[in-house]
Amino acid sequence: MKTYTFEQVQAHNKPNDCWIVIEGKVFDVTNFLSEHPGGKKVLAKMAGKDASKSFKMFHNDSIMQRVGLPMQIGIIGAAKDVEEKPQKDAVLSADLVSKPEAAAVAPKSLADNQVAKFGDGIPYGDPSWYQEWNSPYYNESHIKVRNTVRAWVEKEITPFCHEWSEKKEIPKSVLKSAAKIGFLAAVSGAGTDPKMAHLLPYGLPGGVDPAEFDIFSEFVCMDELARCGSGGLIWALEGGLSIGLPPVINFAKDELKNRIVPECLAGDKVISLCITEPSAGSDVANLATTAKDMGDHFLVNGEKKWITQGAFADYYTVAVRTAEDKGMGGISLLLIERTFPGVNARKMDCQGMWGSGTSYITFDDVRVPKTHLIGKLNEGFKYVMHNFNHERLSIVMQASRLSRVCIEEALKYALKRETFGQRLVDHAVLRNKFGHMIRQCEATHAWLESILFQYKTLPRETQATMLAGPIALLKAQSTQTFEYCAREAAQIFGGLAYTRGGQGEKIERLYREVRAYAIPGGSEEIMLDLGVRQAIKKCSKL
Ligand code: HEM
Repeated sequence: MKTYTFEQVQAHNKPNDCWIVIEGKVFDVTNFLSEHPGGKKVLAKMAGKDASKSFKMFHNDSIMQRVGLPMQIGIIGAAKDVEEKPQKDAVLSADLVSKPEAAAVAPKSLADNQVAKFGDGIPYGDPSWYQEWNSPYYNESHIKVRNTVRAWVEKEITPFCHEWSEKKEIPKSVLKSAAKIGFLAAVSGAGTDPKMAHLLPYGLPGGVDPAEFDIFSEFVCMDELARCGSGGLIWALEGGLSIGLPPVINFAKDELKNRIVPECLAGDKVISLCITEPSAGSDVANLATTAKDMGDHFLVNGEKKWITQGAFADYYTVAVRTAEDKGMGGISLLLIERTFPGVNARKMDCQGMWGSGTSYITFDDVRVPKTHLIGKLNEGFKYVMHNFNHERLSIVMQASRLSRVCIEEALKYALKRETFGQRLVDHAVLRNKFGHMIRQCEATHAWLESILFQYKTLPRETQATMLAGPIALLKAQSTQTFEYCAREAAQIFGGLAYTRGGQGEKIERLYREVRAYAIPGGSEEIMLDLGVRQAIKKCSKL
């Protein structure tokens, strides 16, 4: 890129020839002046000057990525030429920010007290092991995964989340890019199962060997994606996949599995899980969709509601009633293809999670071949339960990072915004808000890591009984923390979090997306009750 001195930039100081400098980068904004959403004059006033401070004051990071960088024509050659001093909040200064390249010098082990800094350096804005804390859970392979996913999210996801969310549609190409970096495989349950390695079309993030890829690697992937601050985007990529595909992976016959799994992990096809019905939500055992045995096929009739990714899914993993007995006994799982006559999906209009394709699906006399039965007849309830812990952990991973996003965004803003002659962070009442957000977020994260370690190390058979209760309680903990953080961050941003887009973009959206975490996968009420009932069961054995 071309290098300019500051004096050269200063010569372009008129509305019909307008250059500005932001963080050492030179921009020609002449043709952008009349399009600038903040107004022509405000930008023209900065012609020929360093506008770093004012730019930071009015924009979020993604505007630079999406709108600013295409207008960049060069860089400033010598730092002494830059007129405006960096802000006093040095923690945000570009020089101090360790970017993904820092990972190249990352140490082999995270326990040897030389952990390299990573990220924007906002305290509590990233997990502690990114900021020089030692950790027993992570190693070099997790660093590789983290760096790959962060670079992808920063470049290809975050800058566009607002646009996609408003359109209520994520381009298909994003699914493909998620597949290509190995993200879809990582969060589908196939990534952590070395037996599935031969079905992964693009390997795993960072080129990590399947033998090394563990539940912490999956956590890092999910955590990094959630940093984009859009639940709708997350679910548009994995909301159906991470719950619809595991039954196929774990219980379907090879013929079905070998066809469906690679297609879904390649981002060529989409799969959804259809359990919830208009009258049966958390109450899975009472579902009413029927599959009548017709000899060589099943005849399926019924309705499913709030089906994530359902609007654009090609496959549905559907819980149906195959036997008369009420309750959990007569439930089976069928793989139903979108092309089967009688399948219909209608997009639902929801409070948040836009673009994730939440749908109402109807099955009217759908003929489903017997080859599409997943596992054994009438054992579907067991298969559904099999993935519940994993599903809830995935929700916790997301809610945990989304709480952190609220802290990161609010702290960045509070460091620059001044009221009554002081930065927001200099007001004790706002520091108190940060204190409460941080303590809940860090507690949730630490509990999650502790449970993930059990998930990784306990035998699979004991996991269900030992971890179901704690995971349920943790889910409620994480969503209440998320709700708290979204509210407090919105208060800190004030009007900016009341309008869509702009600096409060992530916070405004997250505030609307909280319910999508607090209700599905087991509502807070059911989770708290389950956790305590499981604990009491243990008391009765004493
Ligand atoms: C490369 C340079 C710039 C680009 C690409 C850019 C782009 C944008 C965009 C896309 C918006 C609307 C999004 C939003 O609501 O946040 C905006 C708003 C705004 N911009 Fe810029 N801008 C640039 C430079 C500047 C500079 C140097 C100033 C001030 C001197 C400025 C002042 C503003 C203001 C005051 C708003 C309205 C913010 C609000 O609604 O609260 N911009 N800009």
